[in-house]
Amino acid sequence: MLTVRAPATSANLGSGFDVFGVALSHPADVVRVERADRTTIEVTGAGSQYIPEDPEKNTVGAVAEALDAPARIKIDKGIRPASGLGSSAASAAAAAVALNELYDRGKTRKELVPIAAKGEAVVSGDAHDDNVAPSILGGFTIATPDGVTQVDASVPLVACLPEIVVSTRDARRVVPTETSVDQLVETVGNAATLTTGMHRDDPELIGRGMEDTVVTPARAKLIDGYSEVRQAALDAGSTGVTISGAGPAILAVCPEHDRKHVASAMLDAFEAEGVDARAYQTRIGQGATVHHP
Ligand SMILES: Nc1ncnc2c1ncn2[C@@H]1O[C@H](COP(=O)(O)OP(=O)(O)O)[C@@H](O)[C@H]1O
Ligand SMILES: N[C@@H](CCOP(=O)(O)O)C(=O)O
Repeated sequence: MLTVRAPATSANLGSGFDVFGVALSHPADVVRVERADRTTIEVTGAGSQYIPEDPEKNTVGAVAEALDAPARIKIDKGIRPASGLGSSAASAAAAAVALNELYDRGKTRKELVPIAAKGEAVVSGDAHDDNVAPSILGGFTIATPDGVTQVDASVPLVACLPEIVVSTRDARRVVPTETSVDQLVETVGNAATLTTGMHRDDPELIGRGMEDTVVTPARAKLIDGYSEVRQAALDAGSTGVTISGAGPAILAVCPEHDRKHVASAMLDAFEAEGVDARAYQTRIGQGATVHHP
């Protein structure tokens, strides 16, 4: 079977709602495919009991359909669903890369992004590209309706995932529908600062650019302990903290030497709020990788 590993991702990064995303070096989903007359899906691993195997309801089914590539698909979940770590997107990204290869469809990685995004539309109602783009391309990505811009980056991160479930669909319902010009100006400044930070692998600039007063405060209410965990990470040396994707995972950027300390401070803060959590000490990493038999 042809095997593809596609990484977890963190979308938005505060100031880049529905636009920015980064690939994480871990965790990841692993998808195995072989040709078949019709698509079947088998799911194992983290949270697999909550993931439908019906091709109409699983993100990989829409990808197989879009590539006209029926297959026997096995998904080994390394990323828990409804995590804010692009779980549903990682499967879709892996399937897009795998089926393109299996059926020799000849699509470029960039051309696979909107195809994988069709899988996201199945679960969240919107075909946003901000998770599938970094999962396929790696690094830091800027996804706009005109296409995707990718920058290689390598910056230490902590992704702290509490035992809370927030579905992307629900978290999209609380996004404000209006914003002020002051907030628009602030957001442009922060997004530009963050982008420059990615080019320089500079945790300080990235952390500053992650500030957001529009979407993040509305969504923070869905995550028990968000303010406490954020403050604990900042006190431990993080240069910026925000909600990862639609949550509930919380993303902290930091210098390498502070990462361990930041991770344990975030876990302690969740524990003090009575919330179990796990922390991934990770970094911005590469996109999906293909493993031939
Ligand atoms: N291959 C898949 N991997 C993970 N979740 C999937 C998959 N296919 C469908 N889903 C559904 O998608 C939802 C999780 O997606 P989403 O809310 O976007 O969370 P995440 O931020 O983790 O991607 C769950 O309802 C899950 O059952
Ligand atoms: N831009 C989307 C990203 C959702 O990411 P996920 O990892 O929570 O699926 C949003 O913020 O709604």
